[in-house]
Amino acid sequence: MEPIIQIRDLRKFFGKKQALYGINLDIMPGQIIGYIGPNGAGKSTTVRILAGLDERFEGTVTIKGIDVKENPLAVKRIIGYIPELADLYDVLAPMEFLMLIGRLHDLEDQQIEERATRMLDFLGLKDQLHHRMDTFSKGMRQKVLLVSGLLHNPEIIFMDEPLSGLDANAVILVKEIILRLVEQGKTVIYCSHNMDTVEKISDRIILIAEGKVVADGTFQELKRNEGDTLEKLFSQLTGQPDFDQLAEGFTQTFNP
Ligand SMILES: Nc1ncnc2c1ncn2[C@@H]1O[C@H](COP(=O)(O)OP(=O)(O)OP(=O)(O)O)[C@@H](O)[C@H]1O
Repeated sequence: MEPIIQIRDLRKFFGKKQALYGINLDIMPGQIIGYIGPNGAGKSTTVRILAGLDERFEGTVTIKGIDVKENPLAVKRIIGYIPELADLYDVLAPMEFLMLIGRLHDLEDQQIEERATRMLDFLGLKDQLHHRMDTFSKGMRQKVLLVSGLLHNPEIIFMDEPLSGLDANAVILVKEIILRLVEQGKTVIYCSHNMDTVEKISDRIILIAEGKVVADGTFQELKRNEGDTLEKLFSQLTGQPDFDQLAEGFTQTFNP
């Protein structure tokens, strides 16, 4: 089987600051990949590049054989991108916003309306379809973002913290949705800080730190001892700070 995503020697600079130091990855179709790493490791930077949103990088990235740098538009047609936070055009209602997104993907209005209504209904937003989103909570916005990334039924889905802001029930539902999308043959790469979720639902876990891949495999392959959790492994692999000492130092700020 051919990889659906190939990343070769991916380097990214923001001015003089280097964010990615030569990432090499082959992603096979139909997998769910948990892409994890400390704050500032380079997860969002990688995902934005994969989604065709940032062409200023070194190296080669191909999605289904399409070079992301040469043909970002073709890539955008087959991928869905769910960003962590986005400007949702607050003055619009979900249906208006999704109509805009759907048309960008050349979907027919009727299809957009049917899909959006159905998906938002299942996410519990049926009564808010036509309400302006500036009144929405964080979780409600996240649900609309999720629908906007999936509306055109993409084969490959990139999600940056898809569970952020969701309540406990919505987390269960969205995790279940992600698993089913993968069962349908889609490929999902998602960034998360929720180690529990990543451990449970990923076929493969890629851990990056300071712009480099430091671990890559199934959870079974990565764990060193029976009883290890991904949270523990994460701490071990990204430097084991003394949390006690850090917390003590932090709180001593108020009584020197
Ligand atoms: N637009 C930008 N301009 C300058 N530096 C940037 C920019 N975007 C990201 N960076 C830097 O690139 C590095 C990687 O950032 P990135 O957002 O990819 O990290 P991340 O792994 O997604 O972090 P987090 O878990 O906090 O979301 C960081 O050092 C960050 O400061």
